[in-house]
Amino acid sequence: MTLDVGDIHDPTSTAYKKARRKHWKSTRNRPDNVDADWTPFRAAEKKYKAKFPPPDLSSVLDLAAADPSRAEETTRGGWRGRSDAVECTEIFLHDGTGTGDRRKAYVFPGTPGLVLLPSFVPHDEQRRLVRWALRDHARSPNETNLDTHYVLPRQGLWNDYLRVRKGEMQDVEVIPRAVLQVPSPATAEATPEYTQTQAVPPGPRQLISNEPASPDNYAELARTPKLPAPPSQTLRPVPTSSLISKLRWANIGWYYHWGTKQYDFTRGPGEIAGLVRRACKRAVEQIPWARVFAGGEGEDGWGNGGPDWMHWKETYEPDAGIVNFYQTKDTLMAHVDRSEICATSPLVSISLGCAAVFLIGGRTRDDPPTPILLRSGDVVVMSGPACRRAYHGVPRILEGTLPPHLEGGSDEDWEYYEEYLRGTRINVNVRQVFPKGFNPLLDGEGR
Ligand SMILES: O=C(O)CCC(=O)C(=O)O
Ligand SMILES: [Fe+2]
Repeated sequence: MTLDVGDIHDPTSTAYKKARRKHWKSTRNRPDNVDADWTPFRAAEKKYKAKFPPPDLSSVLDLAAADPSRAEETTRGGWRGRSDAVECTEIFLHDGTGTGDRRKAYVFPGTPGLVLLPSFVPHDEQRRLVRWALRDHARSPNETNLDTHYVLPRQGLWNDYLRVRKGEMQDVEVIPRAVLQVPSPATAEATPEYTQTQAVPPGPRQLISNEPASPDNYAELARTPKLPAPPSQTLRPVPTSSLISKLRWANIGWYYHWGTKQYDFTRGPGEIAGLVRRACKRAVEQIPWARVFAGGEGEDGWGNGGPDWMHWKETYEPDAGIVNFYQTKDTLMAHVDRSEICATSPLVSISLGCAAVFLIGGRTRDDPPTPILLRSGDVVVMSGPACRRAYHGVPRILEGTLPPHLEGGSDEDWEYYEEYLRGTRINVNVRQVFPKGFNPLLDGEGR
């Protein structure tokens, strides 16, 4: 894996000139009014996605820019936002360490229920989470984007990749399912037919619209047939060492069915790793929820029992999610995560590796989004009815922004993790599908 980071901000650099050439080529025949019907969300995505000229981040909230202990991080790649770019309010987290250390978090008057916890995950825990994501989690029995199309090694693609890099194993080719005629794990369990859709080669997540889930339509959702996606017929065998860069996501907990954008509850709850569960619970326990909802986010949208944030300390229990692996060219389009039966419980999102521009708007793409620069160790919590139903996305991974604390050190094999991370952002995105006390087996009946 080689990476042409260069300095995209320096007009004399090769990286700058290459981006300019590509830009000229791709915009030569573009009509003048191409942006006429873009929604504000789309316009923001386009702005931050642009490779040339590199986007100006002066309207992007970058809280690391005000933190002297993160000074080195904010010089990486020449990408820096501003700590005063967006209106937000500082709040103090409950003391989690018993040392009297009161860490700061931020809430946003425009998006009630959104909480940003800069640098919440300590440096050593960031390393452990990266290792967990690649080595322990992105492998069977957990589903990844590659499983539909390839017969992956049982010991996990990353573990084979490490052995190849260390010269302990040949760089063998991973064979597409279609070549071997091997059904995907999901197919073997389900019906012999495939979904009546076109096979989609491994690539970005498909963002199709779906009906918001709720306790009222749970039974119907649970009954919807969820046929496995068909493997692509056109893929060729790929060496282990190149397939690793095609890893895009790995499922956590309840199995998510991308074809219907619904959870498939018939496949069991799946496990939540201890370190992920602990990190998420720590965030939810330390957030002073009365401060977050102090503006009084009305009674609307909370469901039958009204607002329940005052009980989250006891009732929050993560049970599903996804690990996203973004290469620097990847983006995640505007979307709403509305497949969870519980539409208000906190969604905890942990950023690792390279930094990104995260956009969060409102109920529709017509609401102009707030741009936030997320760096390794930052945690975003999306909670309550307004924020959990807000459009959000990731239009840009910022090249060359691996922070110094993820470089070097003597921990085993870290050089390979570091090399991969130079061009990657990992996002651990964890949700609670069921409200506490909702029994999927009993409560689905008779509704
Ligand atoms: O990568 C991120 O920060 C957000 C990911 C996300 O929105 C999702 O997985 O649904
Ligand atoms: Fe999302």
